[in-house]
Amino acid sequence: MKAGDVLHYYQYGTQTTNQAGHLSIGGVDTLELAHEYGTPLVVYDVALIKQRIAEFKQVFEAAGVAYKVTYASKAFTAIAMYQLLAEQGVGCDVVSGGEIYTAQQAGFPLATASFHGNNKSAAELEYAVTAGVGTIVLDNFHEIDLLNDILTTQDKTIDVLLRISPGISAHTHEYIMTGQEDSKFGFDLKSGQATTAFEKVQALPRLNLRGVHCHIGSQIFETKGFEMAAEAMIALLAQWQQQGFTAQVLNLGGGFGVRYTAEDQPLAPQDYVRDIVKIVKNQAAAAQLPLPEIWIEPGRSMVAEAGTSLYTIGSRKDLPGIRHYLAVDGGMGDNIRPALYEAKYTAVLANAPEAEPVETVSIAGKYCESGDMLVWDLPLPQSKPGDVLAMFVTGAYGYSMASNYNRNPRPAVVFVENGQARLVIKRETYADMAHLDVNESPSHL
Ligand SMILES: Cc1ncc(COP(=O)(O)O)c(C=O)c1O
Ligand SMILES: N[C@@H](CCCC[NH3+])C(=O)O
Repeated sequence: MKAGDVLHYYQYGTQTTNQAGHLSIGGVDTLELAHEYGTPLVVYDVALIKQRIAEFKQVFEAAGVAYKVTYASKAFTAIAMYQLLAEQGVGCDVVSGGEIYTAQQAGFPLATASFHGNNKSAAELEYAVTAGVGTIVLDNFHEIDLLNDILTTQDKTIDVLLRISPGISAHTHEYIMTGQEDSKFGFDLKSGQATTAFEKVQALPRLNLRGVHCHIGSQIFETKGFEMAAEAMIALLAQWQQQGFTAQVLNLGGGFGVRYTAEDQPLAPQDYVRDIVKIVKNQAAAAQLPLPEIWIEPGRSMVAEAGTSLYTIGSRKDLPGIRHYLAVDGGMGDNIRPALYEAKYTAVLANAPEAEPVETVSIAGKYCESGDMLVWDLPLPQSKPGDVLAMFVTGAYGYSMASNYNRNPRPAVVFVENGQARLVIKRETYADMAHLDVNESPSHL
């Protein structure tokens, strides 16, 4: 990236430069946040999350179709996040007992949640049924039997969707594609697994089949993939209608791309949805199918741009003619995406977000891996140890994929809105990290 290519930060939500010349988010000075809560710190712009939710809903409302917006918890979750979702009237998708537990602790209405996963355990399914999760998205034959046994024992019924793998290769990183034929997720369409699953579920009265789900991948920039997926799903539902089944729900997943750097050219989040609604309406009409409820499951597009990570700059290594490394107090432990997907980000100095860059530096993390780099070739003004670096668009799959590698604590997380900051996840302590260790000193020590 060249100096002129730096994305201007105020393109995201409430970010602005305040009177002190510092980066402010949600009306709160980021230097004050770093001072009060320490770094690394993940800051969420709550107004931007609310705006995204409102935009998604508005598209459906304007189209006059039945819908459900469910947030993919895996992008970022915490008790406060589930509470925000509940307050904003959106559902969620959960993929583990841990996510169900957190939602439950938050008082989230689990009836609006869908449970996903390619290998849900019997214990997790039992927990979901007992806790009142509304919909189970069935992924494989093994799970159909497990769930049916649990429902029989508890004498219950539950709504289910069938996750279909539509055989579509979305244009994104290979590791985050999910809809292609060779995928671990869902019932394969081409080989007929989907219809075999449909027939099996129809024969089990405790499983109330409401429709189908598919998710073609993540960080997708065009609507063609969604169009192909919708076409495949409608064709399947039309076939099942011949067998006497009318689908009530068509869940087309998430995957709407966001702009991490100037290289990314996504649509506006609501434009993906507008296209999806149009496509589904047209195709359902063409197939003479009653229009099912359209469900979407955005994760990244709901929270990525709302998140900014603050780091403190520490050491520097200059290799003349090769590279200038600037190291910060976080890295792959709080954001694995650059190391895992070669994901690109941009950043500014929080104390001088609009200052002209004077050099190109590479931002290194503090973990014992050469691949622990956060940003390569970032144009930056002159900085010094102790300065705060603000890295943008870290709200999705950053904290949620965080680890304790090297026994570094995971960062704290704050929500900011209307000039107020609220701690929503405490910084992990050394003791937190050691508390699961069994400390039985052997007698010979
Ligand atoms: C089943 C399912 N739904 C929704 C999502 C959310 O995707 P994204 O964060 O790209 O919107 C994912 C993750 O890719 C997923 O696997
Ligand atoms: N974790 C991935 C996306 C995978 C989404 C889960 N299906 C990312 O950071 O981009």
